[in-house]
Amino acid sequence: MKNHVNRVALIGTGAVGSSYAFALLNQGVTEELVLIDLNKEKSEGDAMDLNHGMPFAPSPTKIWFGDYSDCKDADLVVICAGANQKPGETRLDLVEKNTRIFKGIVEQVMANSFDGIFLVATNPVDILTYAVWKFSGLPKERVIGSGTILDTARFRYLLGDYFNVDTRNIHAYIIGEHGDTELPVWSRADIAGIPISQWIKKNSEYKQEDLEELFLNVRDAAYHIIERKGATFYGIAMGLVRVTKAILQNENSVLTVSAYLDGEYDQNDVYIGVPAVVNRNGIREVVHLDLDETEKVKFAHSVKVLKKTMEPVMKIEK
Ligand SMILES: NC(=O)C1=CN([C@@H]2O[C@H](COP(=O)(O)OP(=O)(O)OC[C@H]3O[C@@H](n4cnc5c(N)ncnc54)[C@H](O)[C@@H]3O)[C@@H](O)[C@H]2O)C=CC1
Ligand SMILES: CC(=O)C(=O)O
Repeated sequence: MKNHVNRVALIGTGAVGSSYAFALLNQGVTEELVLIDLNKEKSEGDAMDLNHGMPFAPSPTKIWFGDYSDCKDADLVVICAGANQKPGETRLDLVEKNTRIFKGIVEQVMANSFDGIFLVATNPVDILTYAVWKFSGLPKERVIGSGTILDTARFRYLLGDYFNVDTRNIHAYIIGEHGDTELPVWSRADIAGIPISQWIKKNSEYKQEDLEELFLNVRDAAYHIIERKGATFYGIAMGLVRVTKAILQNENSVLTVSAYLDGEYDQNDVYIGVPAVVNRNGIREVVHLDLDETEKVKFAHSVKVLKKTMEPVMKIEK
């Protein structure tokens, strides 16, 4: 019997997309990677450049510059195409422009009988994930957004730095919109099974105010980086590879992705960042954290802001 060959189709090979392609090759996650972009010369150049690193990769990846017909046999279509934020712009400011771009992209993918999983990174990611779900007609489980995977990584990194503990031993989540209304789930945050509230109590050098400031640095990280270098791309690229691995290697990993809520967290008809079990079929299930009352209110507010901003998406659909 012929072995299945995993194929990832990447649409949008700008700063985020090309960093993702580079990280994918370095981690040897897929056998095939096809690069698609409006700027054909750029993605052709990227394919050439990445192929020249092949002798140093952990395993071979066939990489080429292609077109939408290559999506037919793809297991995963990753979308990083569209406008990014300029200094001072919010993610939500990009909604109309990127929704229009996405309509064209998703129609072309689906016209080539794509029957795999979509992974979306373009901002505003929660709303565009919803748009992909609507435009594609695929089951909700097979449309995933990067959600708060990057925010959760920033949170774990900064907590690890503050408590001087390996970030991989920090279990803490940022949920909600990937944007200004996101929230930290302090009530469920722990280090090696010990709640963060207890770490604070046992050592007077740790202070609650520091943690509050730490969260603001997570929430505003994109603004701080964009002011300095114009865009963010390495962190999200590695986060997208993490989700790709969970899918292609059927890992059943819990990751804070943008998932469709159908009653979970008392919300429905919205894509938003929550922990979810991710495997070869996409989102197996949403992990329903037992939030405290303040967290519930903040999460409901985040949903409300997303739904309000989603109105233009509904118009484009018609
Ligand atoms: N979800 C997350 O955590 C993060 C999301 N982002 C988002 O990722 C998106 C991409 O950002 P960058 O790579 O910095 O932008 P970029 O401008 O470097 O790249 C965008 C690419 O999209 C391509 N493109 C535009 N329209 C297209 C179309 N119709 N078909 C195919 N390709 C098309 C462009 O040619 C360009 O190569 C932005 O929306 C940004 O806000 C960025 C960082 C983190
Ligand atoms: C740009 C963006 O969404 C981020 O770095 O979080």
